Amino acid sequence: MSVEEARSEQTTYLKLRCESIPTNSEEAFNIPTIDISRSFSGHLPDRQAVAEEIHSASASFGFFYLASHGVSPTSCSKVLEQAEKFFKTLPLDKKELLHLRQSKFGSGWEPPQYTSFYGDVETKEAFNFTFEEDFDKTGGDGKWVNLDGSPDNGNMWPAEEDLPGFRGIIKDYYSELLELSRHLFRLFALSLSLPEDQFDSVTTHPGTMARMVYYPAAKNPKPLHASKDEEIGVGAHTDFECFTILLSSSCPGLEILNPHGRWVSVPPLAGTFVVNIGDFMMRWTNGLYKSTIHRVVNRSQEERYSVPFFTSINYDAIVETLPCCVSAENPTKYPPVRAGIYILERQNVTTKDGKGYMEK
Ligand SMILES: O=C(O)CCC(=O)C(=O)O
Ligand SMILES: [Fe+2]
Repeated sequence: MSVEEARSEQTTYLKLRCESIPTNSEEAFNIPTIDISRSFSGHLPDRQAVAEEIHSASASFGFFYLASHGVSPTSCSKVLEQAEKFFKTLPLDKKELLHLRQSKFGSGWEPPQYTSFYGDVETKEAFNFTFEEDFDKTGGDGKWVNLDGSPDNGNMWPAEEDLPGFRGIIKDYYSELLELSRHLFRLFALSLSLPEDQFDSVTTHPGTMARMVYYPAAKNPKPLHASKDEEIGVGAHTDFECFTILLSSSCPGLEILNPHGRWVSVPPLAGTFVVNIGDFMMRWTNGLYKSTIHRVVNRSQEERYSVPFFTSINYDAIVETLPCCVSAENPTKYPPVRAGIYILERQNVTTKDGKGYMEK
């Protein structure tokens, strides 16, 4: 597929998604907070009770706050602190050495205004990374592959003397999130009345990219619903993978499209993560779980930092509608896709020049 074709497919896809949102409902759109402490219980009904809440949030909003998730507040504050150090103290020439054009799959430093979803050139600056063997406390199965099936992770790290502890803190955070994501996969399985280990075999060497993101303070702050938003941090999009676990600093900016086609702010809630459904989960569930359109606009004079963790499955696995979500009256809406290839195609159309991350 050419870049133009892929881009037009993406635009059409998002447009259709926006148009298919019903506008006749007037119900409130306050995303729920799900406290998952009971999900760590050895008692199945406790885990099922949490899974039911996940089902209801995923089938309606596609977003929820995750409370009592077990990731330590210290890990969260340390990784945000490293993000600030990276973006604010690492000199430009050192960032250039990590420029993602040197990596086939978008790992490394992404300068501001490098990407564009849906035509908006984005103000964000990012540092992207993916799975490495020592990020997985279980040891994994040693079969990790990148998007195209090759074994190269493409990660690039600043020199230890430039940012002491940077990689180590990311490693610790990533390992904790990987553990949490496997726990959530089991709850998602229960939420669909499937065996808890349904997703275990496709999460033995999960692709899972993550990133640190910096959104500069607004130069010309506009309220939500201003007629035109020029300072788009990340343009309207859906996440490609299974579900995203988002940590952010206390500065708001995340906005989601509600059923009336209006943007609603999802401000950070201290001690929680924001979790949202991505396209793989939508495809597995034949559209039952909503991969909701969202974006980031920093409307404040504070700087925003965030660390999204794009929970995925093994990139060499196939994502195919789950049999429990199809019937004669509700045939599958989505053909099977290979996880890595699907992401590659979606990712390739997001750069400003349309050349994609793959272009050297
Ligand atoms: O930074 C955020 O708050 C969310 C970013 C996001 O939606 C993404 O990177 O996919
Ligand atoms: Fe996103």
